[in-house]
Amino acid sequence: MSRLVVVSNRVALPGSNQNGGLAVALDAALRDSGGLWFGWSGKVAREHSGEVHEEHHEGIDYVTVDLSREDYEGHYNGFSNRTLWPLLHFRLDLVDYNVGTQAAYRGVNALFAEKLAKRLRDDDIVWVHDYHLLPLAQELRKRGVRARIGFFLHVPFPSADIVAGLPNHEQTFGALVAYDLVGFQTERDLERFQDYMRLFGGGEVQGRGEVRGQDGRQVRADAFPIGIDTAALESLASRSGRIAAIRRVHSSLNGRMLALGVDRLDYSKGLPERFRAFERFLEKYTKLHGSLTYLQIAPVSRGGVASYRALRRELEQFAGHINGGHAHPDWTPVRYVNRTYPHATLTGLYRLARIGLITPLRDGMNLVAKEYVAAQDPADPGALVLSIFAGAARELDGALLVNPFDSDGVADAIAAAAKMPLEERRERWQSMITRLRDYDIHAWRKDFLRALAETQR
Ligand SMILES: O=P(O)(O)OC[C@H]1O[C@H](O[C@H]2O[C@H](CO)[C@@H](O)[C@H](O)[C@H]2O)[C@H](O)[C@@H](O)[C@@H]1O
Ligand SMILES: O=c1ccn([C@@H]2O[C@H](COP(=O)(O)OP(=O)(O)O)[C@@H](O)[C@H]2O)c(=O)[nH]1
Repeated sequence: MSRLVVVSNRVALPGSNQNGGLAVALDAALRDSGGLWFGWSGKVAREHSGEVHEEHHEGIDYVTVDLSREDYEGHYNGFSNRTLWPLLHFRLDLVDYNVGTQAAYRGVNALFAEKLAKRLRDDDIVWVHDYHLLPLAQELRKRGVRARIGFFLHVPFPSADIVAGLPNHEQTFGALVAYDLVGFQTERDLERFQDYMRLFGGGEVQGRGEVRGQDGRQVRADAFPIGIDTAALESLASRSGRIAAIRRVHSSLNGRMLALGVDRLDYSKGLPERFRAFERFLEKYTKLHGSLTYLQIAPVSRGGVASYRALRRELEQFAGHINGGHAHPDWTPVRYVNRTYPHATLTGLYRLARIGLITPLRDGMNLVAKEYVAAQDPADPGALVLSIFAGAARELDGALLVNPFDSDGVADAIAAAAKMPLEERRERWQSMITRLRDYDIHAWRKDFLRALAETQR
């Protein structure tokens, strides 16, 4: 049987506490099959990039590489998170392009390829993840790697004209044709990729998911919406009432309903817009005052990038402003927390929450939305308020779908969720949990790897 080799910038090393969807999902996928996980060690070395660390744990070999301060700044904080991340989330206004960081990005991809190529066998199945590693297959092929290589993009693929706004976009996005299979979260992402290849990438679209690159190389493309480990989360959530921290939160609510948001502190998650909508809810629905508390969990993310630091300052002020305007001595409408929690605690919080409030401006998938549904008590499930711009909105048809830019619409949806009768909550939840049970993280992995194995060579 072929060995699975997963490559991603972020690796969930044994014992580490991860709060990004990619690491959480790949950890679940690799636990199933075993294999090799290759990527950045998370360490910034004093001098040079390239020191390799190896460890083995429960059937998985972890091989990770240190990056120098310069490469960490140029590759991760720079081209990946100041250029590609905003571009891929439709935020051309925030794109900070720089030839130096682009060179660092290319250099780190070449370094990863150099370290990985010598560990690969021809019958390995290599699965590369996300925007940090778009040109990795091209670099591996240059080094003679003949194994099948697939790529999965966890974030959205934006409209073609946005991608074309990036200087030298062909170098980065044209490199995708070196893969055998390219996977996207949704059908819309696939369509936009095809548009880009046809209009600006010098490619030809020969049918749905059949793209020929400028150099004549053929690549398959398809949509594979990422799932969660539904059964494991359902079971974790059903036991969460015993956790002391969850019992404390429960009693602190004093019988009030809980609305919950859980998001990395990232501008793509629409947090200021969500705070504004919650303020609108307080202004419009005064009769509901005192009956609902909004808890926002927002672990700090990418603090090396200025726009993330500015967002943190803005939210601190905003939370204070809302509470200053609406709190009573015995009720604080917003609780704002910057810590990271393990899944055992999060599932307990999801289950306590009558409302899941998830309103990103753009999101590849949003696993939190799926986790919220999986964690509900089937006898008394909560209601999900979800942005139409999250990839998860395609599957979670029982949610109250909202436009996150429309603060009145979101405020109305919060009120509707708070008042929703039990029967309606059950009906909506049933259709969502059925989908999450049918197409979970294991089905996603099998689906992608089957499609990769079937690619023509
Ligand atoms: O590694 P970080 O810079 O700390 O960021 C965390 C991860 O954020 C992004 O996650 C995406 O993947 C999720 C799973 O497919 C998806 O649900 C979500 O919509 C995406 O935003 C990023 O794409 C990962 O590379 C990061 O590791
Ligand atoms: O305190 C936290 C906050 C988030 N997460 C996890 O981080 C992931 C976030 O994934 P999502 O797709 O929602 O967004 P991303 O952060 O990847 O953009 C989910 O599995 C969350 O359960 C976590 O474990 N602890």
